[in-house]
Amino acid sequence: MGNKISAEEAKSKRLSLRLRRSRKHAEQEIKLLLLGAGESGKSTIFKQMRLLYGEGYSDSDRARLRPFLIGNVIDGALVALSAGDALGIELTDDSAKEAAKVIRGLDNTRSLTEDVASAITTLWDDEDFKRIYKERSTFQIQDTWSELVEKLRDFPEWGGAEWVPSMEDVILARVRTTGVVDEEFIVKDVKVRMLDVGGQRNERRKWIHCFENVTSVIFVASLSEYDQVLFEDATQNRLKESLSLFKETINSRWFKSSAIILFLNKVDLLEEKLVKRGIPLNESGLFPGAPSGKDLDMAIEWYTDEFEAQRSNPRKQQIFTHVTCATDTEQVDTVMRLTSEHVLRVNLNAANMLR
Ligand SMILES: Nc1nc2c(ncn2[C@@H]2O[C@H](COP(=O)(O)OP(=O)(O)OP(=O)(O)O)[C@@H](O)[C@H]2O)c(=O)[nH]1
Ligand SMILES: [Mg+2]
Repeated sequence: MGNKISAEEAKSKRLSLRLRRSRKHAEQEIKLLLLGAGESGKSTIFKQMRLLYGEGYSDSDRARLRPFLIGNVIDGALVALSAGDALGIELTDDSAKEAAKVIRGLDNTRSLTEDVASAITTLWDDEDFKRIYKERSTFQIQDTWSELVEKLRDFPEWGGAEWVPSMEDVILARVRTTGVVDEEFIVKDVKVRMLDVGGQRNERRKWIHCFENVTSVIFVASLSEYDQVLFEDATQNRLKESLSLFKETINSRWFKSSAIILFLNKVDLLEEKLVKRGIPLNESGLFPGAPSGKDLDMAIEWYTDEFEAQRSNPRKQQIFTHVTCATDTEQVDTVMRLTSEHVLRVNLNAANMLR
């Protein structure tokens, strides 16, 4: 390769230089904290921020995600196969049975060979496996698994030894956050310090270390998990957990003077689940007040009301809500520009009131 650098690397270098220059000129500074339950999409927003307003992802940054993405595709296949056993759905086709044997027989190194890649795509195309996948709300498989498996059809260009993940792969990868990740970005001349935390229950005790001087909390809630249970507790519905976590967060003394932003995320998956697959909002039986139809706008309105109802002092607290698809870079760009403008305005008003 010599001294040649890729287009993505050159772009990343240019961005980094621009970032350093603009940091010097940024006049205002805000601290944004991403909170929300596990898998709601916090890190996906954070990755988009790094891509849009930060140092981006160099070839080596993206290459580091290879084992995670490979783990993602293999784990999904294993989880679905076990779910098939639990659900009593048998694979009847001989090539699917053979593929299942290959996946189940993987050792700890779990390398993505030609055989493994082809076994996963064989399963993905199998009719019985599709029946298992249809029941995916009842087991823990990552939302972007099917998109990654579609890419695997291009093995070895995707997933092989020479492969470097693309920016799209970076966004689709699922890496559970542990601890706190902290970075600075420049959005329209505003220095934004953003903190991303892990959302699963055992991660939340670390949150308090980030609470000092927060200008704004961005609470990320998934719109598509109304019929799913938590990864860490199979007795708890994901939406119930998200609502009670939101309640605890916005009514906490730490955020009395912080702007509260709510991202109702994964709208693409809500559309797929509610509108295309016709799974009603009250599928779990826990939300009898939810609209029963397939109307997307009505569903979003209901979600907004449910979250707003968690405020203990609605007259004093405004929530700024956005419907988002965190995997869509352009949409996150628009939403984040609006969000930082809003946060600055709220901050300015609060400062004026103190005068
Ligand atoms: N289709 C779709 N997938 C999304 C969206 N937002 C996030 N995802 C995917 O959902 C998975 C989980 O997202 P993360 O950003 O890792 O979730 P998180 O909130 O950081 O999770 P923790 O770190 O465990 O708290 C990833 O595979 C993302 O690619 C979305 O709007 N649409
Ligand atoms: Mg995360």
